[in-house]
Amino acid sequence: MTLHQNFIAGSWVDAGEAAENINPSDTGDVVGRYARASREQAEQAIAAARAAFPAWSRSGIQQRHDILKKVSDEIVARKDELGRLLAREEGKTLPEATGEVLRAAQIFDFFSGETLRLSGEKLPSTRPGIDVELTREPVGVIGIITPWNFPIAIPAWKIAPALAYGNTVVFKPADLVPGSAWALADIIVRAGVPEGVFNLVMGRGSVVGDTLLNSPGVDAITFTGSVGTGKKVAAACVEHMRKFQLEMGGKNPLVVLDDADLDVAVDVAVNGAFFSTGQRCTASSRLVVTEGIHDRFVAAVGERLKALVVDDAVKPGTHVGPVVDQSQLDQDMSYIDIGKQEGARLAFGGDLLKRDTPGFYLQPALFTETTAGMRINREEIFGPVASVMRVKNYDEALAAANDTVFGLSSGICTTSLKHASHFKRNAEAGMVMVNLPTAGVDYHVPFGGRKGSSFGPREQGRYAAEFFTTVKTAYTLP
Ligand SMILES: NC(=O)C1=CN([C@@H]2O[C@H](COP(=O)(O)OP(=O)(O)OC[C@H]3O[C@@H](n4cnc5c(N)ncnc54)[C@H](OP(=O)(O)O)[C@@H]3O)[C@@H](O)[C@H]2O)C=CC1
Ligand SMILES: O=C(O)CCC(=O)C(=O)O
Repeated sequence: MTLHQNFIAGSWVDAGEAAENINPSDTGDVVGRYARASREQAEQAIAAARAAFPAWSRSGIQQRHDILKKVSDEIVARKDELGRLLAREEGKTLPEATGEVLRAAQIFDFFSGETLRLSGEKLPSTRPGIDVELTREPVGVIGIITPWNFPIAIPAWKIAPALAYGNTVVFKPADLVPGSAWALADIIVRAGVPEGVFNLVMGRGSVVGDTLLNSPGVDAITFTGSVGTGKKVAAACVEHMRKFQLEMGGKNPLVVLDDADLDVAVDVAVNGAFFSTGQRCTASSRLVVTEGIHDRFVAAVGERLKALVVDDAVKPGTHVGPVVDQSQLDQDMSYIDIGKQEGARLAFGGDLLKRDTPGFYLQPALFTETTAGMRINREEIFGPVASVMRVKNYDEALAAANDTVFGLSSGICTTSLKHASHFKRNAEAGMVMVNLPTAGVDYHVPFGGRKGSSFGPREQGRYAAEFFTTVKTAYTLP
């Protein structure tokens, strides 16, 4: 089987080690073989990115625009093939995977446009006769570390702005899903990035990731992944006095009020909690439901869950694909046990399922009669497991929604303008959804959270400039 190589300093290079990329819908299906970079190779990539930075940071905006646009166009042209690759390696369904691929294309398209909209400010000085100018400059070498659950969209929303604003890149994708990352890298390379501007270093977090964290050659790190790794990134970046941006976990609440449209609430809850196998940091893992609608809501969600088809990610008609791997499945099963031991009622699902192919199939699980202190309501599970918490009224619901160390996304289903408006103002989250799932966001507006979910400037949209550029204030006495 062909070895997919790393791309360092303008060349595709082998590595001593390689890993097999396994399809979670069919563990007999090897998606491909992918190189695992050594520490030395990661250092070479960083050195190449440093060497390329001066010229790239001064490159013309037309050149950057054209490269990013070309990347977007090729992704669109190959959306079906790339969607299939993503579904095979990560396990989200084909429509979800193709949607993610298109989103990556839209992100590259958006940032190709942003290269033409770079602007500064000219201001009067408090001292007569002096001009003050504010300009944005690229930061330097950006280390990009990404998780497995969005194998092309998250890399896209970090790589596209990094390149658009004139930075050079060392990209380390998740070891579990290198396929989409490699395909994206191949497209970027063929779009014509100059040598050293973009480097792909697939490999282990403990090797490649750790090298990025500890190398003085990296000027900034943008990271998405678990809280535990995020803390390591933060500590290393403080040590090196460099810029960093963290997107981490969530324990996102969806509040359902008595006055909600029941059909809307059920759609929103099932989509937010279980689609993409619940493997989204924006997943609605806590369903906070007022008592007047509670029983009808639970019954209707149960009916909807019965109708969900859990099967091979690429099979037509599948609603929920497999869990990504054995270790995540073990984690999901262990939380299902914890929930039972804590006294929650497993109202639906939670069983391992057998399908035509050997895969990590888990029936979506719904707990009811849960309380705020239970671990299943406090810790991120990152699988198709959600819990319902019964509350008396809106005030209790809001308090329960905010009772978490996380603050990524928060949702409410209601027909009351008063409650919707109050919730939008008072939810302690970076993103608030009214009658919409907590997951599934636009690509042209800021993405990110508060509290333990995120650190640093927002990602995506024009706000990406806050992280990927640094402001210079220039004073001139003409
Ligand atoms: N807020 C957000 O936007 C999102 C948050 N997440 C969160 O990510 C988690 C799941 O992703 P997962 O990939 O398991 O998270 P991890 O934190 O384990 O991994 C994320 C990335 O960090 C790398 N890494 C691991 N250890 C180190 C290290 N010591 N130094 C540097 N890099 C390292 C990983 O490499 P390797 O591949 O070798 O493990 C991977 O590329 C969930 O908790 C989820 O909530 C996920 C998506 C979005
Ligand atoms: O909600 C989304 O569309 C994607 C957000 C994300 O990165 C995640 O949920 O892991």
